Amino acid sequence: MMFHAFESQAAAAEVLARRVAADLAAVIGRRGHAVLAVSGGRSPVPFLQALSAEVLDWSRVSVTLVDERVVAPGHADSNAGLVRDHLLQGGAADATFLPLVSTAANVDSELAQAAAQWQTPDVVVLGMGDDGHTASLFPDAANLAAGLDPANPAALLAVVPPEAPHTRISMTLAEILRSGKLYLAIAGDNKRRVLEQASRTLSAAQPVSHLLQQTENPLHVYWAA
Ligand SMILES: O=C(O)[C@H](O)[C@@H](O)[C@H](O)[C@H](O)COP(=O)(O)O
Repeated sequence: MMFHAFESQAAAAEVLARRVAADLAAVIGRRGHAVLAVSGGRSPVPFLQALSAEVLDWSRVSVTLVDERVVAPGHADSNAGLVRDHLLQGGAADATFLPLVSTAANVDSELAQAAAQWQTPDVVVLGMGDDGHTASLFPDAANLAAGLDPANPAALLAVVPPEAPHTRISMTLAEILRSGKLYLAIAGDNKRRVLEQASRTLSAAQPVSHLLQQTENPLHVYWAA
């Protein structure tokens, strides 16, 4: 794990956006098309805005989500709404968005549909909750073992978080590790403490520990004070 510290969320967002845009440009140069997966929640807004301002051939980029709440697209908690409002603006509006949820009527059919159109991302930007979840791999979720199984062939799974609202569709840890470049963007002293603990102790009580302690795909942590 490589740790990068910044004085402010704005500074971290700028540097991470430049890094991610460079990664995407390199993949486009090699393969003609790149896939980016971003997280939802509250923290990613400055990063998404900074990324949307990056000069890139966005028509060659597909954007998807690390995880999504199973809610109708117009719902205030929809991560798709966050991406549409803050990333798919200006030049970045030329990107193709691949949502994980369409109508939210039925979780199983949403999962099947999302899995059918899924493309393994070239760049993944993760977040982390104060409870040590990453993506929607929540502590105490009934199927957490499948979510954390590094040999799970499935890219996505449905998760019912014991405490947080909404059923989710989430990337599995296995698919995160099969992806290209990995970033974890977090802010504040509390998340730094959670990160430090999870870096020391491997535990299902802090699912992010499995991401931090793996050696398969190097993880870059961007932390802002
Ligand atoms: O949809 C989600 O809930 C996220 O993708 C989730 O995994 C997020 O990254 C963390 O919960 C941190 O969320 P905050 O940025 O709101 O603290």
